[in-house]
Amino acid sequence: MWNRVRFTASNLARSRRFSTAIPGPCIVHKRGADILHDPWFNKDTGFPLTERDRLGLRGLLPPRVISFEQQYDRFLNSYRSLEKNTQCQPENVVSLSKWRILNRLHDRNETLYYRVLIDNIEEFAPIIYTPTVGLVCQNYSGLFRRPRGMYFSAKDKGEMMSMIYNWPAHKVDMIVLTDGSRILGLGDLGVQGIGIPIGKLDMYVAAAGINPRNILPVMLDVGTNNEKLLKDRLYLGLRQPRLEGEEYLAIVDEFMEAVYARWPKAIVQFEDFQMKWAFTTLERYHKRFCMFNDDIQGTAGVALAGLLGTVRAQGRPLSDFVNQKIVVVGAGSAGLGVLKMAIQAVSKMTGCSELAAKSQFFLIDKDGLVTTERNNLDPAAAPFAKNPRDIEGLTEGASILEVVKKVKPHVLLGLSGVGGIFNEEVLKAMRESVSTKPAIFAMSNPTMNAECTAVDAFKHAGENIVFASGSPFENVNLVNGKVGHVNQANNMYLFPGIGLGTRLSGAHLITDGMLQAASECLASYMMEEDILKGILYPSISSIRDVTAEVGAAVLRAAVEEELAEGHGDVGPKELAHMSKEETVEYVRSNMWFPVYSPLVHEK
Ligand SMILES: NC(=O)C1=CN([C@@H]2O[C@H](COP(=O)(O)OP(=O)(O)OC[C@H]3O[C@@H](n4cnc5c(N)ncnc54)[C@H](O)[C@@H]3O)[C@@H](O)[C@H]2O)C=CC1
Ligand SMILES: CC(=O)C(=O)O
Ligand SMILES: [Mg+2]
Repeated sequence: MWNRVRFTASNLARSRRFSTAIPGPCIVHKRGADILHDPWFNKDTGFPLTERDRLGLRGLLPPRVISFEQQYDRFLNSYRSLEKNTQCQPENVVSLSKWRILNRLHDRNETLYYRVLIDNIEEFAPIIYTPTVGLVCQNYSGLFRRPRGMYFSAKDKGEMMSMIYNWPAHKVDMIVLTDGSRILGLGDLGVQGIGIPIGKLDMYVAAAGINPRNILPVMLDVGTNNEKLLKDRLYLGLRQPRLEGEEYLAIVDEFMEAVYARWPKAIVQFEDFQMKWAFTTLERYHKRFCMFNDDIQGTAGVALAGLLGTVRAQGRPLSDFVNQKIVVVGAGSAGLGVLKMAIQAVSKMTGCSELAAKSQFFLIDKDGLVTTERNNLDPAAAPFAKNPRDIEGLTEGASILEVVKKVKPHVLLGLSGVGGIFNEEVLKAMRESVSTKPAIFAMSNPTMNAECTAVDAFKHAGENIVFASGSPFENVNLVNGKVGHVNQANNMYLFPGIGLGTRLSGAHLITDGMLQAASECLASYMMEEDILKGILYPSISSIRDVTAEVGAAVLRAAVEEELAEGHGDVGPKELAHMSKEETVEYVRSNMWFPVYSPLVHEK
């Protein structure tokens, strides 16, 4: 099952770059300078002379026609010279400069932007996604030049049903929505959180080949409780405290109604909502609308795949997962989502109840070990609280160090948002783990919020560990020329496939079964030889291939649950008759790929 041959999407992209096949035409309703100012149609100096004549562009561009390949190389050369010229500058300054140069291309020429992104996703993901996207959100008001996506605010109550028609595209497949209340581990960033939906949707285009014309990043601005932003004269969002309770929900309800009135087939991904609203909105909408919460559900699937990988990395059968002792630090939307899915997996493997399955899991939040003795125990965390009878030698509120020393867990997994809490002492305590290959997952984002660095993990916890982080770190050089592999345990391995598979299935809901299929697919993606080296997740350069497989798994789960209604010309019966390989091929063939299409003007 684990041994099979793979191709990487970047190989495919490279071979396609020089393909001579003529793409189908694209209808444009504009002429002249309006085309040059529309990043979707713009080809910069790449417009052929005949097209310049047809579209009224003659004289609006320098005379020489530059090929797509030349434009591509020119962009990468200027990117590389920026890298060279900023070598001595602080890291944040360099990252923001890189983001700016990519963003300028995004604003000007989407075809070239997405081609550059797809071909070089491993290099550019840390710029358009975590960690740099966090920095971009923090500096959003200063960086703002042009709007991207839509903004619905508390002041728009009663207007959203008409406002949604202000969006220029007739069709929208994928929406990523945030209220900016918990941006990565950076807290409440209000309207500045729009960078997250933009970054996530860039990953949708790059990884899942969702057509960028059919994506929509959305900010629901219900105010902010961030005092610094409220006092900032340049802050671009509503300068009022966040709406709460029914007032808040009324805004989200109205937005969801408006979206589905205009685009009944759209999928809405909820992203970076503070915990109470993450759970409440998921519960409120998941049986009504085609939506999911990425932080709760996408993260859980990726973490579970990684946890199963650590079992294989120990050379043990997957069934041994039920014996793994796992300490989860962080009882927020992400941590609780992971616990829920992992416990369901144990229960499924053993046939025992979820109550019995949870005995191997330990949950820690800002007040320490969560037990039933906790005053004001959060109802969301309550199902995972330990009964003091079952934790001999530990008490309510025990620290991470105390828990690790006592439990000697196989896995220590952080989703706390607090940088460095897996300190030297905690990491050294992991040396006493009962596992032959203890695993440290420092999943919080961005980099400065990771529970520990890769270097510290290998240095203090030992060279035999398996390590994963939410944001990228370099592999670590160990003694004797060995390499400590760094995995990126990030929901980016799943959400693009969840969205794409759901869209192509035509399902109107996203079920636990579809999400579980996504996770199982990722878990089985890696080959044994890699897993034994501690490589739990595929390289980001193969993310299109991963996403095709995950998308197919989601689609097939929808078919099995009789939710698939088909997509375009492909009906539910045809989907049901596809073999597994045919489904993957079908998904792959529906991925958009950026090439310059001949433009045909129509009034
Ligand atoms: N790698 C990935 O794919 C993902 C990573 N994340 C990251 O996970 C982090 C948390 O996200 P959410 O769960 O949504 O946040 P949240 O705010 O809902 O939860 C944070 C939790 O951490 C706990 N915590 C805070 N300080 C602590 C301390 N000193 N010791 C132990 N626990 C502490 C809090 O009590 C709370 O339970 C963020 O940094 C986010 O970027 C979230 C989703 C996906
Ligand atoms: C990766 C992600 O979704 C987060 O850190 O919130
Ligand atoms: Mg998130």
